[in-house]
Amino acid sequence: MNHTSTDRALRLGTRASRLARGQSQQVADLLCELTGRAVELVDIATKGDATTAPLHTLGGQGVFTSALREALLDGQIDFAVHSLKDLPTAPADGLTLAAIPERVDPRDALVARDGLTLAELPTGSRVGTGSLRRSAQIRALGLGVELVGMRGNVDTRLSKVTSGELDAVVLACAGLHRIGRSDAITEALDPIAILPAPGQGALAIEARSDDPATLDLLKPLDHHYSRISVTAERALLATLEAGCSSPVGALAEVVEAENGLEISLRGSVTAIDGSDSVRLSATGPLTDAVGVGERLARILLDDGAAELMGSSR
Ligand SMILES: NCc1[nH]cc(CCC(=O)O)c1CC(=O)O
Repeated sequence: MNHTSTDRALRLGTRASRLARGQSQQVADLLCELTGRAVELVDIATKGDATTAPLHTLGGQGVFTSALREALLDGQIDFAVHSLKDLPTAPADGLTLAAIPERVDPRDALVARDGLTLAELPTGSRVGTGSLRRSAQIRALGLGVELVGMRGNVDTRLSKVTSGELDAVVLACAGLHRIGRSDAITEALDPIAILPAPGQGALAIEARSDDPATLDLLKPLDHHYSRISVTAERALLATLEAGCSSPVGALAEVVEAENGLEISLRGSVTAIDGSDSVRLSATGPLTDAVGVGERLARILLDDGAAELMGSSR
């Protein structure tokens, strides 16, 4: 290791929630192990944490990420760890996605009373989610359950099932995994029915473009196939001109094909009331993640995706 004792600790900016601090600490530990550099966590308050209003009503993208990005550009911190699905698709001036670590389970999770699965929930069950994408896709299954809006951190949402206020809540498997609560999952929802948010389960590590020393230190944390997959999903989202709170699902995987590995991308756009949806897929070479995402988005648009998104776009 080529560090010296005079190297100051790297400052990692994080939101202060249990999930954000937990995932930041995991990145800090990994980086410390790989490079020998000390890493210090710096809490940054974000607009998304300061309110419990429904996310899609907050207006604009980046409610969880813009304060971290400002702290980075100001030089208060050296790098930031975001949940990749919360990161707007537009590139940020002066910042670089230094690393996308290996993605964990991208699926949504049902946490229901009595160990129930989605199909086992009786008609009229109250299911909590703050996400238009999740509620739209569940409505489209026609199960007769009642979707109830909610916000708050992962612990708060889980407590609504324990207290009996709701029969079930839908959360990301990744968030539960990262706070050590995978045990609460009663069903990991199959992407055949419920496609996750683009980038779900992945982290984004961002640093200043003019800080090559930090970019170099972060590089070993990058996972090639995870980066390819989320690049395809985000290209789809960007081409649809949709944000992270619109009813767009996407999941890219690197799969074995006849002539070697390829990207397999699935995408969906669902009407908010679940009355209609378009779901399609596309494949392409690993070297063309952006092209695959853009192509699938255009086919979805040809099939009426823009009309389905309506004002939620
Ligand atoms: N929108 C909030 C958010 N942003 C990232 C995660 C955790 C999952 C992930 O890292 O993708 C969550 C919570 C959730 O969706 O349940």
